[in-house]
Amino acid sequence: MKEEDLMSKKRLTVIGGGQMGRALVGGMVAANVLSPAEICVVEPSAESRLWWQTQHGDIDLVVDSTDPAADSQIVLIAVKPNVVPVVASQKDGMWSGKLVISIAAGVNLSKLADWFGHQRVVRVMPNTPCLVGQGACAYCCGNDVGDEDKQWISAALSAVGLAVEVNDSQMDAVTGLSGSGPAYICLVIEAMADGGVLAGLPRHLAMQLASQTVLGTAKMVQETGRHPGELKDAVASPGGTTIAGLQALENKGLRSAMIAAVEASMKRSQQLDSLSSHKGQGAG
Ligand SMILES: NC(=O)C1=CN([C@@H]2O[C@H](COP(=O)(O)OP(=O)(O)OC[C@H]3O[C@@H](n4cnc5c(N)ncnc54)[C@H](OP(=O)(O)O)[C@@H]3O)[C@@H](O)[C@H]2O)C=CC1
Ligand SMILES: O=C(O)[C@@H]1CCC=N1
Repeated sequence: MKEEDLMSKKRLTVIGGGQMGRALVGGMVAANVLSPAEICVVEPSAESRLWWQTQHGDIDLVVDSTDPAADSQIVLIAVKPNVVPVVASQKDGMWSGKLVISIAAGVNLSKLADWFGHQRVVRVMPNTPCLVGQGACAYCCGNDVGDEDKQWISAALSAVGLAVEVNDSQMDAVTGLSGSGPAYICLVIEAMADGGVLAGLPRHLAMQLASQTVLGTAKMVQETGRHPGELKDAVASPGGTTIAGLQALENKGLRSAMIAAVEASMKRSQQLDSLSSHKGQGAG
């Protein structure tokens, strides 16, 4: 089946219209994965509903997932991990025959199958750059996810960035790296800009230069396929400015700080997993 035919068959309900729900829906609408008329968002927060009305007035918006308007073949669960079992237990028989996709950190496939009552479940770890079509998403599928479901997932996620299929056992590590990663990189951009301001640049110019440097470097790593160490060496002239900056970063432990960040986030994801072992309990 052609990709556009695959997409046109679907209607998607997004349960939880917070940060990640917004990034995924925004990215999917911009990429024409689905038209606004094919999306329903369930959002109990009045403040958040106001945001949706202002930003996406043509998307169906309801307060409760048991509302008939929220009845779609594909459901994306985008609530906090501890709310997933609460949503799952809202109405008997509600999930039968539906493809259930969860983006909750630390909620594995076996819990999803247990809570939603079947194995047609997908666990996705997206990240916020999906909003601008530059996400990094990893996903794994339950036993009853068919080929057509897989094609839909892969096409929908690919439309908002990189989409890779992984094992469920790799998802906590993915969460530590790419799920949480945009926050680390925002910190880097902000800190580089602070350095520019300290050195005398106006704030807006420092921010422009810092963010473009991160964007351009990432693109260069991807497009040349060259090792980042080699690309780093190409910037550092003997006795020059860059090696002085690199020495400062090594002295302050940037590498080990970044490795520790990914590890700490992964461990937190594992913790959320064990906290949510019992239906109705869990972490926020
Ligand atoms: N933010 C990120 O970068 C990423 C987040 N995730 C995962 O995405 C999920 C959502 O995270 P995030 O978007 O940051 O969280 P948010 O708190 O921003 O969004 C969750 C939304 O769900 C709403 N909500 C609460 N209860 C229900 C319910 N019963 N039915 C429908 N909606 C409900 C909340 O409303 P209210 O505020 O009123 O409670 C809130 O608006 C989490 O499980 C997280 O692990 C995964 C990858 C990246
Ligand atoms: O911080 C969190 O728990 C979520 C999951 C990955 C990114 N944000």
